[in-house]
Amino acid sequence: MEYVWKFLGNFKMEPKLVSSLGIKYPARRGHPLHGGDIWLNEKSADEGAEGLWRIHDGLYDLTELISSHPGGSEWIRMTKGTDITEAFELHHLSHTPEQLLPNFFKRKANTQRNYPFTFHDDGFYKTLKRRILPEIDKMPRRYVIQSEMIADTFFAAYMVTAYLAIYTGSLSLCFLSGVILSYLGVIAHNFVHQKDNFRMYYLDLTLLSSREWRISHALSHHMYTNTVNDLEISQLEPWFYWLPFKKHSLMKYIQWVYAPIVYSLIFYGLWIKTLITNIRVRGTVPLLTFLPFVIPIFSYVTTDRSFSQCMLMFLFITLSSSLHFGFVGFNAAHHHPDIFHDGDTIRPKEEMDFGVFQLDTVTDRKDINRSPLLVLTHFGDHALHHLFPTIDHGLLPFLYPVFKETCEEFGLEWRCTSQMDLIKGQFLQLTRDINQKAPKKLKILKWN
Ligand code: HEM
Repeated sequence: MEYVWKFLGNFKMEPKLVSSLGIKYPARRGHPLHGGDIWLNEKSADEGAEGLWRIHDGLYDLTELISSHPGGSEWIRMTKGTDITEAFELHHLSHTPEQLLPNFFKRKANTQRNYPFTFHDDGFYKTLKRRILPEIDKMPRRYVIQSEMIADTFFAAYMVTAYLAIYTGSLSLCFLSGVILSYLGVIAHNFVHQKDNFRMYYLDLTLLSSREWRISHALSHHMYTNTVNDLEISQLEPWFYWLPFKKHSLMKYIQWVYAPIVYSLIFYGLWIKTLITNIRVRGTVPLLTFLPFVIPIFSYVTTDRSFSQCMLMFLFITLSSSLHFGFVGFNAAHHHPDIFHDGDTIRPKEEMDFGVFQLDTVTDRKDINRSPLLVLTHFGDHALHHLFPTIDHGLLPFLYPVFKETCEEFGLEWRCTSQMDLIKGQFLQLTRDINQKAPKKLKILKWN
């Protein structure tokens, strides 16, 4: 095992990318096993939290909060030793967490933050957050229940179709079941962001891990979108290079050719990687790792199919699921030549409001945003979701009036295109060099 680890560690497969935002290049970013836990360890080395929790320029000891945190203990436990400024600001809408914070204060940090993002009270993000709080309180809970019912229906549909697919040996049923499983994974993502709840574990049925997603998706991708510190970009290298740099033309276009093959294998690759890092870094393998195999094992016990037949059919289901999930996920919101990617020309320091940065890194799709089912199954209403990840997707459409009004006031563009344009844009982004064009200037800079 030691040998394999060292052998894999010798591969440095990434070009030397430089963050135009000034974010430190994660030392082990190109390591083939670079994932959630290694990423968190790197953050503790780079962010001056001195073994505590850093929020802005203060260091806090949250040890006592671990067991009583209303959002769940895991969020606090796993972020020990890191800068949680963005996570803290994004995950809470009420003022209670801010009011509690001084109780945990230890001392001031000795270093500058590794991230240029600001959260000024009269900046775009905090202004919008203040304005949406009363809106949330007014919204009927039935829209949250609607999301929960959609999730449970997809769960039941997956269980039934997967069992029938294995029982009948039908490849078309396997494909159908795989697509339902992929949608179940996307739906579960809504719940992964919220306080601990059982629906977040629907994601584990896909071979992806809800714990790993809380790191790679909620804490990395949502906070540092399209930067060198976005695990959803770095984990797909060297297969896909969305970050811009001077690429050889063969490298540019070959990514288009093998894309479907890589999509199909993502679930397996990430499952194996998480298993190895669990053994290696955390020294424990959670039982949830094996949750997906409930289906083939149950089918083996209750039908006359052999174990290898059950596993083979399960392989078809997960292969088609991974292909579909890759296609939906990568074409959802973040990759298009018009979207900011680390390396491109950045905004001036005074425009580095976190919410402004989020809008620079996302584009919505009008054909997806029009239905609650499409939103929940295709990462819809994505700009609002990035700004307020704990708000249920069922409630996001109600925030548009106040969101659009605030964007207009700040001179900010909310981009919304079609699904087809984003698919084309995603493939073009893989071939793109650095963009020197400065982003459109903001209208008001209240926070200066
Ligand atoms: C890594 C940092 C943190 C993350 C990712 C996080 C995440 C969350 C999540 C997901 C929720 C549930 C939100 C919802 O369902 O609406 C929550 C609630 C809450 N968290 Fe945290 N949290 C973090 C740090 C903290 C800290 C440092 C405090 C206190 C000083 C705190 C206090 C609270 C409180 C009081 C709630 C209840 C809801 C509210 O009043 O807003 N959290 N948190």
